[in-house]
Amino acid sequence: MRADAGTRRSVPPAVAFTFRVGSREPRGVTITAARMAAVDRNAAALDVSTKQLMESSGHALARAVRDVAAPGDSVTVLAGRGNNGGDAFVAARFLDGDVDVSVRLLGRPETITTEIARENWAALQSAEIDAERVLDSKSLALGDPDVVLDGVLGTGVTGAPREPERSAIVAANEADATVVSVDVPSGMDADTGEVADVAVEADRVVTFHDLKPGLDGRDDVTVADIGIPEAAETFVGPGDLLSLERDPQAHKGDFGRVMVIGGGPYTGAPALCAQAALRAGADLAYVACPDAIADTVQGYAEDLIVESYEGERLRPRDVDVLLAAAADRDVVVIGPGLGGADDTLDAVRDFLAGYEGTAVVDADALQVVPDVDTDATLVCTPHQGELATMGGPRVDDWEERAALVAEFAAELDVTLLVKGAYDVISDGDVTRANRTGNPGMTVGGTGDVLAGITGAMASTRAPVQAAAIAAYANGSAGDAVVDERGYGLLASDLLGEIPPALWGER
Ligand SMILES: NC(=O)C1=CN([C@@H]2O[C@H](COP(=O)(O)OP(=O)(O)OC[C@H]3O[C@@H](n4cnc5c(N)ncnc54)[C@H](O)[C@@H]3O)[C@@H](O)[C@H]2O)[C@H](O)CC1
Ligand SMILES: [K+]
Repeated sequence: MRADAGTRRSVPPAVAFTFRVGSREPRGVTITAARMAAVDRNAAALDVSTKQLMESSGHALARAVRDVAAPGDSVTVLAGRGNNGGDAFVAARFLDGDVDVSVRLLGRPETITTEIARENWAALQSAEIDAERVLDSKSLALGDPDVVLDGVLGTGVTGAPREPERSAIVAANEADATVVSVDVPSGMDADTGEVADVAVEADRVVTFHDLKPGLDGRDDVTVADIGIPEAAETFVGPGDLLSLERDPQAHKGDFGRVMVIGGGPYTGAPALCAQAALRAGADLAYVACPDAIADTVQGYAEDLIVESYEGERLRPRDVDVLLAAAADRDVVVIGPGLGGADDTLDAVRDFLAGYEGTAVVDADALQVVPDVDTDATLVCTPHQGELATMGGPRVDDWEERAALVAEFAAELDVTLLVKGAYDVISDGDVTRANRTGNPGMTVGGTGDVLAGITGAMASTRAPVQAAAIAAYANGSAGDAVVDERGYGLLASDLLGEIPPALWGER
């Protein structure tokens, strides 16, 4: 029953952003390049295309250049082949006519990496704006421009600048000009804020949507609102799934061993939960259950590893064995089908008191959470009735609920995934909402599936991200079933739809 010893995954830190309703102000918080890409993708799913965002970015840049340039001044635009360069092309289009603008593309136009940047390059050609490619460092002699717009490298940079970008950065620094950088000074790593041996020394940086690492505390940085809707951050969306890409070098065990402690009065719940964990990409799923139901649980799916203890339900005397087994697993899901007998709840309390890993807590087990003494990281998945039983808020309006759930999560020091028409996910710091799912999912067992997906996700990422993705995927799976066949779904129908919900939208 023991799984192979594997390397523990490092869990990425929670991304810092807070829940705001209605605010459109740039917030002065820092966003990583990976989170920015996720938000960008979420915006596209909300019908705000990246090309629209690029237009806003270019407009903001042009305004910044006009602030430092007098009419008729010469402005040289240095553009790399990614979207950072694309932003600079748009800026050049806005600036043309007011200033003397000339664009230098670092490479052949055919090698521009994105369609939207290529389209904006073509727009410069069509408008006969002075725009030419430069292929070597010699042709990078910039002359004597008043302003250099640095669109060489942005958040898509990997490693230190290579040629010809490297020479372009040197040329920008050598020019006796005011240098305005697009999004980040080229040569700065937008994920860490680290500066390469060669990097643009900007006089001014116009960064988009939120500060990037390395830019906080600088007084030469402007944050431009580029029209990303608030909903792209608030609501879980397809961008959140981008982090599910797998490294081709991945090993068995890298995606988690999930242990479901469940069953007793019910048999289907732990089986559904563990199967959902597998469908959500966990490498191994174990069910720890009473021996009276072990054969029944195994009968649901041969992929499950069923480990049993004596009797018909969980009791305190079973806890030591479970703790020993849990030490070898990445995540425990505790609750599905356990029932609410007093001695079962005592056992849950004892288990959590002795456990130090990550536990997803669902169903009857939720009752013990408010007064349990534990060092474990808890992700609790109550519906609104269960939340009220835990002492949490009960309000109809989801936005009000979100704010109160965040407070309650902070008070309990847990991550909450509160199920509803709009699920609310919060660890007290980061709060998200999910609107996938449908009324067909009120059928029994869908919560067990959700808990299993959450368990799988929590073995590879921060709890709040895990819960957000799980809520989204569970709801999307339910939507797929209902779209195809109408209401009357079974929770087991969701299982086969979990993989396309997680990996199909790419
Ligand atoms: N939502 C938004 O924030 C928006 C941001 N926009 C801008 O897009 C860039 C990021 O664009 P991306 O295409 O992902 O990457 P870059 O332009 O930064 O660079 C990719 C480009 O550079 C090459 N490259 C990578 N590393 C190196 C290196 N070390 N040396 C040389 N060349 C390198 C790579 O091969 C590509 O060709 C973001 O910063 C914003 O400016 C959009 O406007 C949309 C909205
Ligand atoms: K740049």
